[in-house]
Amino acid sequence: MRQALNAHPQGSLCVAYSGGPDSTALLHALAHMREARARGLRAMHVDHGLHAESARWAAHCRAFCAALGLVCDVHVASVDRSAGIGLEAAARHARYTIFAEHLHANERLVFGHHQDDQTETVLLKLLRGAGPEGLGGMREERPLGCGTIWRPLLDTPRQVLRDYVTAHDLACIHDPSNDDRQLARNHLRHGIMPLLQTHWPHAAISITHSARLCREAADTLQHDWRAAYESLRDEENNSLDAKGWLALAPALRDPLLAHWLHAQGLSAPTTAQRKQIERQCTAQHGQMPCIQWPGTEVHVWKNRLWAMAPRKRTDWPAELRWQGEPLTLPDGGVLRMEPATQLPVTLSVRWRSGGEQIKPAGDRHTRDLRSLYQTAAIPPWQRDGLPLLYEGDELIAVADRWLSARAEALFQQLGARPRWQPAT
Ligand SMILES: Nc1ncnc2c1ncn2[C@@H]1O[C@H](COP(=O)(O)OP(=O)(O)OP(=O)(O)O)[C@@H](O)[C@H]1O
Repeated sequence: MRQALNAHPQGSLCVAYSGGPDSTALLHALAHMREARARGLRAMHVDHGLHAESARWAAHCRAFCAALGLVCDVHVASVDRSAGIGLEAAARHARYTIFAEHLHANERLVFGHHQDDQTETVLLKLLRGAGPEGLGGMREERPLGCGTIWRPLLDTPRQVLRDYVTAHDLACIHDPSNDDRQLARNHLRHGIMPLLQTHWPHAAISITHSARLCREAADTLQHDWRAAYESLRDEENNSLDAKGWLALAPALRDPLLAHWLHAQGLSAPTTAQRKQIERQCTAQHGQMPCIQWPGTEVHVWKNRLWAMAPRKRTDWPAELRWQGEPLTLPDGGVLRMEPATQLPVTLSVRWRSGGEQIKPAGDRHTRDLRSLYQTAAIPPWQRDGLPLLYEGDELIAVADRWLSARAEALFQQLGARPRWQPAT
């Protein structure tokens, strides 16, 4: 373990310290290495506040560090339980957000992930149909915030760390969620891995070796998909050429998509969702549903891929009353009169629910909103957010784009017109 911890001599160190046995062994070993202390060593603990004991755990971490003469910074995370990604993933997301915010410049955040964690990660990825990047498992190093994540123990078996804890009689936290067999990782750890290792005693070594090869393959492929990314992406609106993307080999297509989404702060799709996107790229015209998963939606529109965070419509009010004042709409768009003026009537602002029609001034026909939107090439994800202006039960204007004869007369008389600024 000492040798692994000596590998990267630059930068001060901050141990990601959960208080569990692995990060306890890591922290203790580093605290007893003169070289590590000379570089600067501290610990950071994230209190997720999810467990009745979590404040006591944080206190334990502080006390353990104090006994070693180290500072332990404790940060309380706010875990978004409504994100729809599961509690474990939401806690992980909150934890890494905190790490990124609080890591110092050029500091190395050292994790206690070991060979058995890596094996589990790779097997879980395999079971989800991952490609070379995913099958490569955790990377030993990657940038985070203004520092670097460092996992020096990926080739160290768990048992070495547990033996270290026992030999030094170190006090550790036992997190009961690690015993919950309902969680896939725990089932793998406690049920499948022991079985696998009775037949293949070197399974962890072989699997982590394969993972290393996959990481190298993924690095080689990265050169190609990055070049493709530059040529397929429209820098201005961040969309991707759908046909060009689909024509790529899957080994380039998948990481390119994941990178494109990640760069926009969005989450990656499962294999099934990615296949849906591929099908959508070749689908003929028509009303195509978007592909959605927690935190992200992808549209195929005008031969391009577009991605965004979903807008929650469920909590929108049925209507808003409007008399011309600047009105912030539930999706963040704004409706106002230009120049600013008060309307002589109160209009109600609603959103489409399907089947609406309007007869635009100067048009001989009544039009369906659906066909108006299609002809005017309004992006599908903006359509639900277009404010519809009603006088009583009569639809007199669609945002600032289509006005009925009644609306034209009303606004002409005022010398002002509505202006709609879509949400960004
Ligand atoms: N709440 C936390 N605060 C700081 N670091 C954490 C926290 N949870 C996990 N980590 C870091 O991530 C690594 C892996 O996390 P994982 O959830 O697999 O481990 P754990 O069961 O919490 O504890 P350990 O790995 O320390 O025995 C830990 O070794 C530790 O470095």
